[in-house]
Amino acid sequence: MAANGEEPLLSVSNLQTVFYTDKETIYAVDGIDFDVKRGETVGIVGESGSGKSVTARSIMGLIESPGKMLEGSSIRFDGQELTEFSAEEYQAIRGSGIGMVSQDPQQSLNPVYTVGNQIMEALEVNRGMSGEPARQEAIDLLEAVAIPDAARRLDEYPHEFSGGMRQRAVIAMMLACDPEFLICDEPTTALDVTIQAQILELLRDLQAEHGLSIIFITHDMGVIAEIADRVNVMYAGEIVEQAPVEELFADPKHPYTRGLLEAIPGRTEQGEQLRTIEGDVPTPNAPAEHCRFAPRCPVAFDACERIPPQPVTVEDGDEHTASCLLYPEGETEAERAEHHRAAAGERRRGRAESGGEP
Ligand SMILES: Nc1ncnc2c1ncn2[C@@H]1O[C@H](COP(=O)(O)OP(=O)(O)OP(=O)(O)O)[C@@H](O)[C@H]1O
Ligand code: NI
Repeated sequence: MAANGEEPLLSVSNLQTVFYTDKETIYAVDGIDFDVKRGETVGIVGESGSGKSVTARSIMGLIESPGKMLEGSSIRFDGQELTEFSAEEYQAIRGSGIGMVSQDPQQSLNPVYTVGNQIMEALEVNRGMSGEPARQEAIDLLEAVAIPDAARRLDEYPHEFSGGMRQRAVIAMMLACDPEFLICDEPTTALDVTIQAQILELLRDLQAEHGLSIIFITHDMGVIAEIADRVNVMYAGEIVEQAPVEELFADPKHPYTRGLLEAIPGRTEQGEQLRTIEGDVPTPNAPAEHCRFAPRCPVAFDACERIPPQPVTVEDGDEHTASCLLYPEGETEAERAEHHRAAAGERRRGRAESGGEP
């Protein structure tokens, strides 16, 4: 529940998305919970392979065999349970309610149609516009995303656009669908730092103007600092820390978050890939029986190898949580271990009741 008592626009709870491969089951997203309130930007940050894109694709209804969302997963959007949607209902909501901008704008733009045709097509499908009014609206949208000389560029093909301009065109196409909600999966990663900053500014402006809610996925803590109101830090399929952005930077609690922050050169520079915590993200191929970060954690102790950490509130209020056996603060190691063991047991029982694994 949002602090002001308003229902969040999106509520993800106990989302478990797995992939069945020949030799194992990959728990790509392993029981995550988070909300997005109306008009806010929630960041999801973590190294490669932590489950960020699978989270986005789960929300968008784009998980295909051998992938599956397990029973007990819930994605509530604007009062509707998306996990119960049919393919057609999902298609409709992808058209009008939820838009996605991915790292590769090629995926969203068709090379054989002009940019204008594609935007006008979206306007026709979603707003019933056609002819000259649709063309004028398409020009307005290209102008809204700061594409110069919009009327002329409307008749160009995607390959005639630079990378940054293509990404803007994709955002314009999303806006043609009038979404309430935008999922941006590393939309600026392939772009140079200046263009990246411009796209971030554009998203902020659009948000202010249209009241958009945004999930913004990135490896880059610098980008998170610029764009997010609240942040989910993901590691190996789990959210290990959640906090308002200022608090995350001022007082990170999880050793993984601390590692990510230490990896930012000068903390403000953008575009740097995080790769300085020694070791790699493990592929989760079984439900968590321990802390998945423990093998790389500088402060891990015995119990971390035996108990799967559960979210603990680490500041006043309930907005900042860390899933780590270092918390609750002020308790002995044995007390903390017991706290997490009990919470993990409760979570397992909850899952069993709702039909999820294990
Ligand atoms: N179709 C698939 N089949 C099998 N495993 C998959 C599939 N898609 C994703 N995975 C696995 O799920 C895990 C999470 O992948 P995901 O793409 O969500 O990571 P990510 O955090 O988005 O990483 P990146 O920053 O590299 O984009 C990885 O271990 C990945 O190998
Ligand atoms: Ni990804």
